[in-house]
Amino acid sequence: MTAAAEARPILTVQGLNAHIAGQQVVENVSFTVPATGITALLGRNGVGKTSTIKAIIGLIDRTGAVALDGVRIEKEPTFKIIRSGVGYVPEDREVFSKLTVAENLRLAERDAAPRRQLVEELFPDLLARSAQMAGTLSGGQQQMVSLARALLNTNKILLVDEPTKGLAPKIVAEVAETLAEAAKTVPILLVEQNLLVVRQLAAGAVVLSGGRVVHTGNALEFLDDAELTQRLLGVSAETPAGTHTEKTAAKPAGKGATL
Ligand SMILES: Nc1ncnc2c1ncn2[C@@H]1O[C@H](COP(=O)(O)OP(=O)(O)OP(=O)(O)O)[C@@H](O)[C@H]1O
Repeated sequence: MTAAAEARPILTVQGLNAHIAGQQVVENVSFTVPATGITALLGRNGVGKTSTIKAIIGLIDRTGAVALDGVRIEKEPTFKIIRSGVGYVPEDREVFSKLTVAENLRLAERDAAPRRQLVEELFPDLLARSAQMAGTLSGGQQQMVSLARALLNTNKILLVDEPTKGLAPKIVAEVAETLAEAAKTVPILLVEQNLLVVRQLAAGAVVLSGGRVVHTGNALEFLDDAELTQRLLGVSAETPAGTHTEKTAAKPAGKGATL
């Protein structure tokens, strides 16, 4: 890949607006997602993170421009956006509960040569549970099914919405580890409330408040700014011993911008 191709964002969102039930939930949102690594989409509860993801793929009506790898997609229906290489891992996992793990995965296969080997390597537990009904899996296992479905196909980007929500700490760590592995093969826009996970994974951060972008920049620099995280997220990010040596995120790349 040339330096120019590397520098080009894989996703560009420009002036995105969306309304739900008469309320503007996404307001003139603009940001870019680089073609490598994990970019975190952050903000307090109800600020419009999920709505932004849904607006990007057309699950809710929106105006504005969205470009995937330089190609405008905002006029396309959701199924075409997904087919063009946007993997979506929704907040509520949405597995087919009455189908087996294997059937859930088979239904998700879109490519002529789905990446079954990658999925088997990343999710050995799912392989062992291939005959189990997905509805009887634990929350963490269902999350793995949801991630595995998106990873079966070759995507240009994954949109992953709160993958660690409601999971026990050990399972949160497993999901984070899986996301780190997945990010070696595909860039990820990650909605995540667990700031330790963000610290571990994310290179860049986009912060929303009241449906608007209020900060963009390097994720670690943002998390290290206690005053800023307190103001924009209502919490100060914890910094456990060792985090800085364990992190897989990229090095800081320039100053962030806060509104
Ligand atoms: N179906 C809906 N009907 C009415 N209001 C909705 C609906 N879906 C979302 N909203 C509202 O839109 C706003 C943005 O919600 P959204 O789910 O995008 O926020 P979020 O940042 O993802 O929140 P959380 O972190 O709690 O998941 C909130 O005020 C929410 O109450």
